[in-house]
Amino acid sequence: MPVSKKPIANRKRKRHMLPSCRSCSTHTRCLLHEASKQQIWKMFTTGIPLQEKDGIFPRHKAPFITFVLGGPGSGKGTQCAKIVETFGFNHLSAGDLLRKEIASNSEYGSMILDTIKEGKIVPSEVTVKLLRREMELSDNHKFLIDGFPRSEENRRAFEEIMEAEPDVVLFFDCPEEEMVKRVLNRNQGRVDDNIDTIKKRLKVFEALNIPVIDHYAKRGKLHKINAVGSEDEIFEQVRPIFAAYQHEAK
Ligand SMILES: Nc1ncnc2c1ncn2[C@@H]1O[C@H](COP(=O)(O)OP(=O)(O)O)[C@@H](O)[C@H]1O
Ligand SMILES: O=c1ccn([C@@H]2O[C@H](COP(=O)(O)OP(=O)(O)O)[C@@H](O)[C@H]2O)c(=O)[nH]1
Ligand SMILES: [Mg+2]
Repeated sequence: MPVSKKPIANRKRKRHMLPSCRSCSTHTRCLLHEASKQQIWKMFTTGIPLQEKDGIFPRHKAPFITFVLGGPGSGKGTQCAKIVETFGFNHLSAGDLLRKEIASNSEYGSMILDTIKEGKIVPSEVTVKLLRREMELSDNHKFLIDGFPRSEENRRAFEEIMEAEPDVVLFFDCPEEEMVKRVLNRNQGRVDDNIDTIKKRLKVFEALNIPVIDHYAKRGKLHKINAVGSEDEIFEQVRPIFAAYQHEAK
């Protein structure tokens, strides 16, 4: 059954129930409040539900985290939409969260824009903060984290700050020629969908993202998918991975 992000009204209600943030100047009732964070992640890692007295809405399930990796244009976003539809995950695209920061004129906006145009990687603390906020707001404990981590530094930052590791890592393996073709035809008006940026992004992918993929291969968490073929053909390789985990991820 499809699970989309929950209604805005529901988000606001939940945000309102959280304690005010003492360390953040941007939100009066910020989810990144240290005590809340520790409580949430203690519960996530121990599986022990929080009590009303803990100051945040009680949750009952440990997170099930999937990292979705692959070069630019390999089809990560496209396949994530299918996974959401079939298996009911909350899809968190790191790139989309960063683009939202640019659009909302946040303090990091211009730095993020410059970094994306150059095909480089935004500092880990910024991206992890955005992901953490979405995860804390989510009523759904099954997360598809799309396009992150993009470097070993990203990976370590996530694991340290969140005190969590992915359960599953997908790698969409696609030849460069095909990725370039797809990105140049993507037609979403993205500042990075041009030949100069894509060339830089492919170099960054090779140098920084492949080591992350190797790390998870060594840890037995990696599922390598041949990303050439029709969207449906590719999804038929993805489906059994989640079907096998369905009981665990429920
Ligand atoms: N299997 C496929 N075959 C051909 N084109 C595809 C396929 N999967 C996705 N695309 C197209 O390629 C482009 C990049 O896909 P996207 O899902 O945005 O990739 P990524 O998130 O990895 O950059 C999009 O225009 C998408 O419609
Ligand atoms: O964790 C992330 C995810 C994305 N980006 C930046 O955002 C761009 C676009 O990422 P996205 O995942 O949207 O691109 P895709 O691979 O889907 O084309 C990347 O090239 C990076 O500059 C980043 O710095 N860190
Ligand atoms: Mg994408």
